[in-house]
Amino acid sequence: MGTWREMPREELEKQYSPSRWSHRMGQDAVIEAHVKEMTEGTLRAQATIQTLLHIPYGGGDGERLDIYLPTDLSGDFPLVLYIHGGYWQFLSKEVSGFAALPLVTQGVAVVVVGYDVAPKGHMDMMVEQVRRSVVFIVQQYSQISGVYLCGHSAGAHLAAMMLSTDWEDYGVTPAIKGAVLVSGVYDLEPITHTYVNNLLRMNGEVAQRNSPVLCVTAAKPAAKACEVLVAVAQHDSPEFHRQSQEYFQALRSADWMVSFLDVAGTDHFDIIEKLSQRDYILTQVILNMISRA
Ligand SMILES: N[C@@H](CC(=O)c1ccccc1NC=O)C(=O)O
Repeated sequence: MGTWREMPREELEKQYSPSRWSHRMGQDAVIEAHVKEMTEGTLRAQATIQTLLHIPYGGGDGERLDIYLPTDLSGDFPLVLYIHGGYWQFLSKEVSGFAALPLVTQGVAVVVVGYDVAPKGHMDMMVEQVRRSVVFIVQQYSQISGVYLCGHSAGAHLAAMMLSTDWEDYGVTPAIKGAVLVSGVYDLEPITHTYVNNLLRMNGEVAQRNSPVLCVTAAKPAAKACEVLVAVAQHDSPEFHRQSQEYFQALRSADWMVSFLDVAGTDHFDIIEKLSQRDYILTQVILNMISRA
């Protein structure tokens, strides 16, 4: 197969339609099941965990986050910041707390960040909002022993943008010690040639400055201690595999501590849904990253 530039639009749109690659269900069913699974998992988490919901990190309506707290807050604790997916136009923090339980029970605080999806939000704004949420939590909680980013799909893109943020511009030095990037998009240009851009309305310039693969910076000393995992689902499309591979290579060339995982037996949706399970490989990866740091 040639590169994405040589694909007819129809093929390119298929490559960027994750629901068309699931081996479990049809297109509409897999999305419906995804939303149901995440919603139920979030409700389960909220029923059992002590939470602080809808905390503003900025002045905008959409600039709020949910905090899932471990029971013992007497000492320092690690914090996982979860960034939801949905092609920068679907989903919300309200259905994105499903991963909290197995982490919180191990003493990890989980923050689920909300951001303004399109059409209200545009790409620069979403990236900026997530940055401000990071600034807010590190200023708010002095007991954080390390920040671990976890993002899915569009959320993995936003998490990756955090890795190339110069925090000096924000007056903080967040101790970002790990990042788990799941089924992400790291080069936005192909997206601008598909239906995904109907609501996003990115031009080439916006896509370029918000493409993590184009703004990988040589790892600074602090970042050398930051472990990154680029994970992709076995049943993600070839273009999603290429995106993950190329971003992984770019990080490695820039001296980041990065590994790559093709998660067997998963598709674009259950690769993240399973984070509600303690014995799932990605749950274990996050907990191992935290215990090694
Ligand atoms: N057209 C997209 C839709 C999609 O990606 C999506 C839709 C609803 C909720 C989440 C989605 N994607 C990933 O998180 C697809 O083919 O899957």
